[in-house]
Amino acid sequence: MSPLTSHLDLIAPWLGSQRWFASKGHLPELELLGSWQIPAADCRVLTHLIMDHSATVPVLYQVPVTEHRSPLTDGDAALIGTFPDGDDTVYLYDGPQDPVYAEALLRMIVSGATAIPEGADAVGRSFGDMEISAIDAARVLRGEQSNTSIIYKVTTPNGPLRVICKVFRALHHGENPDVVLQSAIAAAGSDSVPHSIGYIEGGWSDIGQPGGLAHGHLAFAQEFLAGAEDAWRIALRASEDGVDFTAEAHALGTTTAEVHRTLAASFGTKTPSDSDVAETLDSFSARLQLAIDEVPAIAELRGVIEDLYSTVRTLEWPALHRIHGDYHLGQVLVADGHWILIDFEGEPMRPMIERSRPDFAVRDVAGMLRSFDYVAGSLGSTEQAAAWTSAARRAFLSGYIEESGIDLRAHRELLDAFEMDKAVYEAVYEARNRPDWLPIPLAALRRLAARAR
Ligand SMILES: Nc1ncnc2c1ncn2[C@@H]1O[C@H](COP(=O)(O)OP(=O)(O)O)[C@@H](O)[C@H]1O
Ligand SMILES: O=P(O)(O)O[C@H]1O[C@H](CO)[C@@H](O[C@H]2O[C@H](CO)[C@@H](O)[C@H](O)[C@H]2O)[C@H](O)[C@H]1O
Repeated sequence: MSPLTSHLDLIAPWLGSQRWFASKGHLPELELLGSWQIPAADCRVLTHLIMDHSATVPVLYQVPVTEHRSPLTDGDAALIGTFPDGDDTVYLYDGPQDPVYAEALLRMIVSGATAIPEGADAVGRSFGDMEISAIDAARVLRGEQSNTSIIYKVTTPNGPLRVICKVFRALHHGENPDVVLQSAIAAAGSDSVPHSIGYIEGGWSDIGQPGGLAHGHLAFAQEFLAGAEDAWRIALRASEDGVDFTAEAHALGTTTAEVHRTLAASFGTKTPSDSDVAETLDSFSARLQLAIDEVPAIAELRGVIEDLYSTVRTLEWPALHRIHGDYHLGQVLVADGHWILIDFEGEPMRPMIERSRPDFAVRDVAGMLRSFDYVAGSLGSTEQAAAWTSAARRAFLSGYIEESGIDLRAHRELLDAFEMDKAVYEAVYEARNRPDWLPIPLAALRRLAARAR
């Protein structure tokens, strides 16, 4: 058995149990597209790009591994498996959980080093001239995540620094908006996203692409805001305790409008054509059909939802520009009393090509309005929680309108249509992931439908 066959044999059962594995319940059917290696003193550090064919649409995964000749101390949780190599036993570990990989990855980004290609290639890119004197600690971020993030304690000539590096698990051809948008916002001088440090980009073979080659972002390093709490937890606590949140929600509206303005200035705006509007409404209708197939309770609202979508077709639509794309309270952190936006990757269930286009800012506004509604929904929609949510939604909208100068209240039907579409998306998301929370988007759909009648 060649070592790489051994790797795939061991990775297949392990992959199926990872949080970020998309085709839960299916046995992975793996094909190795290529690998790249980072030189390291202690062991072999390989990153495999592996296609899983078990889903309807194949998914390409990034799987960094390390090979050791003896077991790692406290490494049991990171062990993918073992295989024989002559008289030796090779211990194969999940790279991000191995400090050797973690250190090699960050050093590759900061030094702009090129990996050794083995059927795929990769290069580090740094945004500035950061120097690392020592990497003092590295650990994987625990908790629910679509990717895998490593948190570092680093010493630089200017003092200690905390860094977070997100290793993208599902890969796509083309640039990743998480890297491109956040680094552009930071480069524009905004302090509403964490400081960007650098990234890894890579190339692999793909017969579907011109020249048979695909390329994209593989990892993204940013400043880690230690101790920063996310707005979802803060909002939930405030609502539970009956604490007024309107000043915070207003400030979040202001920050959102500022970030939108920066994105518009950095990437340009586009006057919507009839086909932009038609494409958006077609995607709303496609999501509605998918949702009705998966959540039949939505079928009774189909007529009123479709009527609303027809009504907005004839309205005047605002300009398009790049947006966050999956905006909710969990995507906002608070640091030094200031809202900081993260995770600009867009909705995981939307194709990457759609997530990388200019879009309507009202999509983000609607996303955040839905998130405030989730606060009440997750607290059982008591009278207190519902009142808290209404006040927070109004304040957020006011902050956004004041800062952007766009009177979204005058575009109420458009905002409602985007909120409806988001609630339709959420119904599918909840049916698949958290069925107990399905009533939250369903109640919102009924409320929005009642208003549209
Ligand atoms: N720069 C940062 N500073 C502090 N915490 C962060 C930072 N970036 C991400 N996080 C934390 O990591 C979690 C996961 O990050 P996120 O970008 O949402 O990853 P994913 O796209 O894999 O879901 C966030 O919910 C947040 O708690
Ligand atoms: O953060 P992700 O990019 O993984 O987004 C997905 O998961 C979110 C849940 O974690 C989901 O958000 C929904 O639930 C939130 C409360 O947990 C709520 O604040 C959001 O408004 C609601 O949409 C998101 O839709 C999904 O794409």
